[in-house]
Amino acid sequence: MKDGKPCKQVENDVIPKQEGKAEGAESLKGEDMSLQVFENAMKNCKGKTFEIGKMIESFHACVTNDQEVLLEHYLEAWRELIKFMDSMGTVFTFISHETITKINILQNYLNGEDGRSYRTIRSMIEYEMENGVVNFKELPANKVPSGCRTLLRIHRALKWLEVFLYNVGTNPRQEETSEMCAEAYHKTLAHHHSWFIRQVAEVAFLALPPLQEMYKVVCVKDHVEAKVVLLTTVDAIVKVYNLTQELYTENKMLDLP
Ligand SMILES: CCCCCCCCCCCCC/C=C/[C@@H](O)[C@H](COP(=O)(O)O)NC(=O)CCCCCCCCCCCCCCC
Repeated sequence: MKDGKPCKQVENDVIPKQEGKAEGAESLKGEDMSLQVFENAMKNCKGKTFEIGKMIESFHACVTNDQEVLLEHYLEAWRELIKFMDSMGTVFTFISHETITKINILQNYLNGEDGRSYRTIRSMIEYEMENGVVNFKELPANKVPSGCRTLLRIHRALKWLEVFLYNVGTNPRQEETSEMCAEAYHKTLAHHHSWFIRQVAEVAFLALPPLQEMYKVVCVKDHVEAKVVLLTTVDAIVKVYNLTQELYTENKMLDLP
């Protein structure tokens, strides 16, 4: 934590000027043209397997007026992302399966008898801390991992997603998606992964479709639309990410094993 800012240094360096807003997102939002572009893209998206509009809605719905993060909508947004991965072919099955496992652990806590304590990320942290659910040293075998530890794994992945989408949305050079994906990964999630997992990730990146295919999946026709839609997405993600990061920092939970 630096100067009271929630993000770790390595993560702060990833995207310039990401203080709760994606760079460019505000000005884009302020323009009627951009709103039109966004609405058209979202109309084209309806009925598709993966709907980026639904994901944006879920990330927005996550944050309450008093800046709490609702777990139910957080998981909803992740389920939409899983649909995206599932539409990408078998290379992504392993990553998708890993994500589903984590989402299911959290959903089970939310549906369980102490579900009320899992309504927000803050209440989950408080409940698990008070009841000795969180392991700060090691993860005992045969024990369901804590909600805090599980959410931390996908929270870290959210930073990767934020950087990746930002790169795709703002890159005028139209580089390969796999290159942009790998670059975002090296700056973020890779720091938390073993050598083996990093090799698996590198293989998956090579199987990413080219930029034009990616545009189709996120229902945009060109770079202009992509910029509006992806920066709106990044904006929604940044808010959720920063609030979560702040809570984990306050509770010294950023390195849970
Ligand atoms: C479609 C592009 C997909 C690129 C995915 C980039 C992330 C690569 C991560 C690959 C590692 C996953 C394998 C497992 C890792 C676990 O070791 C590791 C640690 O868990 P543990 O402490 O319980 O052992 N788990 C994790 O870090 C959680 C990883 C969750 C990966 C989520 C990936 C989300 C991808 C969403 C793609 C959506 C793109 C949307 C475009 C509009």
